Amino acid sequence: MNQYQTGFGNEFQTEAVKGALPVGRNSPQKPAFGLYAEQFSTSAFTMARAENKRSWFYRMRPTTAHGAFEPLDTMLRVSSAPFPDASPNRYRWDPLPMPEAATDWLEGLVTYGGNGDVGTGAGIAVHMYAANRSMERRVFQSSDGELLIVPQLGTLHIDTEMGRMDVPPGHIAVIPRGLRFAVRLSEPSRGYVCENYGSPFRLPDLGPIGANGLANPRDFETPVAWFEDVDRDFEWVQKFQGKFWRTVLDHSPFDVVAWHGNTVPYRYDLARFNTIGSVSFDHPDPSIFTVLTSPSETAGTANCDFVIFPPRWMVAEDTFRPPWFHRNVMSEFMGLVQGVYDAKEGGGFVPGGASLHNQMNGHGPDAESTRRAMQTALRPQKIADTMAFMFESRWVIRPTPFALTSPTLQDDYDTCWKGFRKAQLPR
Ligand SMILES: O=C(O)Cc1cc(O)ccc1O
Ligand SMILES: [Fe+2]
Repeated sequence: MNQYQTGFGNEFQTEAVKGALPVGRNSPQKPAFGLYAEQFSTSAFTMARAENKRSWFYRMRPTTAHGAFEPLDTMLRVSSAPFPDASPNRYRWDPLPMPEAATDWLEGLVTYGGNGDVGTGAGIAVHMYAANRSMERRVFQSSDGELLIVPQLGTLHIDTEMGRMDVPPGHIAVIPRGLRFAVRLSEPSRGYVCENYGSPFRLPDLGPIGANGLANPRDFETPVAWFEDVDRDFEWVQKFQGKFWRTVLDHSPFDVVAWHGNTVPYRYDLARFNTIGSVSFDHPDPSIFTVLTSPSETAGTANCDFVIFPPRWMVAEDTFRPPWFHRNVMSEFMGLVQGVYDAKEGGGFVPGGASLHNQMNGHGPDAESTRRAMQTALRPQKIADTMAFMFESRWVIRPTPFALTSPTLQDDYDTCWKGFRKAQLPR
């Protein structure tokens, strides 16, 4: 059983061996037991205090103890922004099939689209994975972005330099930019990843909602320090400016015996989300369901919002209750962890599937959901057993060639909006 510390953005501290964590200073002349102190910064040193992020590791060997990286001649299907081709079309995909060959999490990861540029540190990439074996003596880091992982099938056991996390479907995990980790599986697993090149995810401000609600800070869980003292070869793969590199270490990189700081991996159980909605009329904007936000440099306009559509009561009177028809300056990539999404009751958006609705292009409830929503008696209704989510970004999400040629791409998505009866105006 892994152990966790709770809170969001805290100054955590943890030691796997008593006495390993220095008291009252970060970098003593000789840390205990011959450990090496190392700072891990995911914000500039000079970032405003409220957004300053760094942790201190006390490890058996410094990270520097390795040879040169070599370009990894790779079958990996992960690509990085800038992506060349934008499209105004609406797209929807069936789930990735489970691989037949042995495939670890990294080998099973494939990019669907993205925006911005890894070089300037703006935008996101959206990946999905389907995998069936653990990463064995192989670790990965993305120097290009923070990773928000949304499992859909199969619990991920994520070993990181800062500790270990179990992440079942219904939870999410966030791995800081540059942190090394390995994903172990206990069953075939599938899910979604948002690679965030921009500012780290944080909790949204709550404004008039007040001091509590949505994702509450104390429900976020960060692992305690954990290490392994293993002197065997480990392959270390990193993505750096969109390209893969590898080197081989003669020891486990998971050798951090103690650490403290506020840039950390964490997990969160989406069932803890305090969902707030209309108790009078009208369907609120989905920003009210924001779990985490990565702001861009334009206030109120996110590099990426992570938004969920969890189980909830619908009580609004005289209201078209599903998501309304809309055209949005922000671009929307959606996934489904479980159940049915209330804008797509006509079918076709299934758990493990995905959809993309880009800037200013019309989307919303399919014809079947519209018909039902207009006819139903508006009693209080529980939307149960469901968990859709959205990565919403200020920049157009450009689909990759993989996404546009994948057999999982549905060629009839537009038809879900066919057959609306024309309004009948008075003569
Ligand atoms: O397009 C979608 O399904 C996501 C969405 C949901 C909602 O309730 C309101 C707006 C919106 O973009
Ligand atoms: Fe939308």
